[in-house]
Amino acid sequence: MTEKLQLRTYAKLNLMLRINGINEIGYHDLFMVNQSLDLYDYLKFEKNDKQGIVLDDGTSIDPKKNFVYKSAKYISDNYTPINLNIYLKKNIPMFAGLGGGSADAAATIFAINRLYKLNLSNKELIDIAKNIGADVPFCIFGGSKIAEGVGEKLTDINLDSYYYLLIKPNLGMSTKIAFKEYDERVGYTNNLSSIENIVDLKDNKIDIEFIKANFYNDFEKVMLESFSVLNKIKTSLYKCGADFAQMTGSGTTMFGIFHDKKTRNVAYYKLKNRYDNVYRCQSTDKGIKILS
Ligand SMILES: C[C@](O)(CO)[C@H](O)COP(=O)(O)OP(=O)(O)OC[C@H]1O[C@@H](n2ccc(N)nc2=O)[C@H](O)[C@@H]1O
Ligand SMILES: Nc1ncnc2c1ncn2[C@@H]1O[C@H](COP(=O)(O)OP(=O)(O)OP(=O)(O)O)[C@@H](O)[C@H]1O
Repeated sequence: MTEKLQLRTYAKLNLMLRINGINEIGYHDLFMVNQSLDLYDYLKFEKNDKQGIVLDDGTSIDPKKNFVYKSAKYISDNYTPINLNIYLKKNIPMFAGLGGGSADAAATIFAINRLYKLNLSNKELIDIAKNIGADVPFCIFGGSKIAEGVGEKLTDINLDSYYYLLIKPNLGMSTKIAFKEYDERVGYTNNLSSIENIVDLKDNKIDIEFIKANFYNDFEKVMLESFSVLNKIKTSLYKCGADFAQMTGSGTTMFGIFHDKKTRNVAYYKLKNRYDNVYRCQSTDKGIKILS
């Protein structure tokens, strides 16, 4: 029986994010096009001798509030007692719109399913995941997907692979506050013409021209108004040859898409000393990679 598992869990990027409205439990109904990127956190899981869930995460997060702990505790309370030592090494920046906490939760659910041979169906995995956070279902499966509802309705799409440059200024944004700001400052238009466009997504290959013509992030306008550095980053990405530049999630990371690696790398060397936290990465077709 496997007693140990080491994983990489990948960041999520929102290529498109539309806020449709608020549902009956106060959560926002969303339409997202998500892509996994090869920027990752590392997790190691090892069974212990009835010591419960022991987390070593090297972060400032209260251990009991860490999504890793919360996920393991949820399964321990609802399925089977969990006795695991868990080590987490974070690389994905926090409060960045890159779903780092969700990726860690996804890795934990995935690992426990394997280590404890729970044989959970995809639906059961999603049901557990959505209890922990809106991005956790996507992060379990990853790749290129439409995520709808709160984030639990997933549909595969055919999206080209690209090179990315991520720039995360030293300002974080809480998802909860970002939704509040959006509600107060923008509200809802339910733009039906864009919904029709998006329906095509499920059947067609999405290329950079489609992205340029159709994709946006509803949070972006609000954040660009609040933080002028985000505008500067966006302009810099375009000046350095990005085919498309936008904010991911509720911010504050801005991303540039490049069709070739060389242009992306030249942009990296130009911008890495101008801005804080500049990352090079590319699309990946899964959410989690087993190392051993
Ligand atoms: C904005 C996105 O990052 C886009 O990928 C996600 O939808 C947010 O996902 P997440 O970080 O996993 O969010 P959660 O931890 O579930 O929620 C944080 C807070 O954001 C608000 N929230 C989140 C998701 C959603 N669809 N509607 C919301 O109103 C809620 O106030 C919630 O308390
Ligand atoms: N393992 C974890 N990694 C990062 N944040 C965590 C983790 N566990 C709990 N959290 C909490 O989650 C919040 C930040 O999450 P995260 O870094 O995923 O934000 P984000 O990048 O803005 O994500 P999203 O795009 O999903 O909004 C903080 O309140 C933090 O305390």
